[in-house]
Amino acid sequence: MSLQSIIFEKSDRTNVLVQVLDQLLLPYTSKYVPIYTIDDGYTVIKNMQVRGAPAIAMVGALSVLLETQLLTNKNFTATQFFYDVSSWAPIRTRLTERLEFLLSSRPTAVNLSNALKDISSILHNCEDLTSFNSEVFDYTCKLLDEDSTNNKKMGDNGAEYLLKSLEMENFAEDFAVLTICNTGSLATAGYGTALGVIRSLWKDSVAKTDLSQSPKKIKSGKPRLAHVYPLETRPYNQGSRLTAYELVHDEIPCTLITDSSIAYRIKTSDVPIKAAFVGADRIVRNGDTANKIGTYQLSILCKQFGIKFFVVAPKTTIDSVTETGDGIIVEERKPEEFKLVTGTLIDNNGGIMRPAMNENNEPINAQVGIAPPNAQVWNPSFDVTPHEFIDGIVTEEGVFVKNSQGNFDLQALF
Ligand SMILES: CSC[C@H](O)[C@H](O)C(=O)COP(=O)(O)O
Repeated sequence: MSLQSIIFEKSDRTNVLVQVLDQLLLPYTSKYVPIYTIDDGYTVIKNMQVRGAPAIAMVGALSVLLETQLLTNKNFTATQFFYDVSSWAPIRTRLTERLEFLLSSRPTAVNLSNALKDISSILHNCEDLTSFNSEVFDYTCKLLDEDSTNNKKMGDNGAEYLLKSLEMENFAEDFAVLTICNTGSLATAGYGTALGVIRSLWKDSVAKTDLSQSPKKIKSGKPRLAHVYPLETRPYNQGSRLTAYELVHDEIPCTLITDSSIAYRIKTSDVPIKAAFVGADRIVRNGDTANKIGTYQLSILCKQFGIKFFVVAPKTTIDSVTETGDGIIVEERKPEEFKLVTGTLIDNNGGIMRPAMNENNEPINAQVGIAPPNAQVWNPSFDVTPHEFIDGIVTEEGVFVKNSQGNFDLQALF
């Protein structure tokens, strides 16, 4: 069973329950946090307890649904003073402010902004709280369902595209791929974006493997994914805590590497590295892409070594307004997230790494300092990869490549 970042219990549409997996505690602790209000949504998004552009948008939208659900509850409204519930007009005004507040939680990923724009227009067109609540319920259900379906399409589109290009080059061997950022089930409604392509490639690889032979052989003399190199990547080493965790969970052969060893790994890998698949937080009109810090340097190294570099993202990650990457606001994280490492205390007994437990048998979390406390730091969460370095943009609609002038035409996605 795949990992689940959002639990959305919706069998009773008037009594929806939502919990999100606290990704800051992974990989040693799986703990779900309940969401009841927009403040709860804001907090888990801002603190990075929920991560990944699609998951952030879904949790944001769900938090609006939950707050609206509370407003339909007479016991709740009778004991609060935050909303003036005497009529729809003041509720609508307050909700408009609340959407703006929620949007300020994370600025770079466009999915949250796209979802809140949709909710804002629902709000604008609704005549009462009950119909708003009901429409936001339908909207969030659709958002989650479509994300999951589109990820599978994207995964298969990307895998098919790479395998065909390799066949066209007459490459018929095992290969490896690189990946950066958190793009799997934890970052989405399931399956993932860049990690979704890797999942589809791995499914294809298993189908091409003759399991009856030892060592296992390729059945068909065709290219086959044999290994994945996820990068460890900040903030909070999301590649090691989340991406490697998902790959290990799904038993996809992988080796975690530091972001500073990309070039040397490409040069020395026994299995040739043929592609890099990365996610996106915002793709602007010319194809420039904001994604996890380190993506830009990965793209430059891929170009240097002749490795194909693909961005994988759903249409919800498209910013159809901003023209180029220069218009993207890149979020900076707090210096403490750089100067301190937070994680589970490990009882490293004889090389067996187990979490140290407290008196309630729960893993103990700890922080250690890894930089002078007064050192100045620069800690951007993302960077922007210029479209020149991107070979293809993989979406649920297909794989977009550049024309002979080196430009993407993404009109079909706007
Ligand atoms: C799933 S698409 C890519 C991601 O949204 C992104 O770059 C990523 O790695 C996760 O971002 P995060 O900053 O951890 O929320």
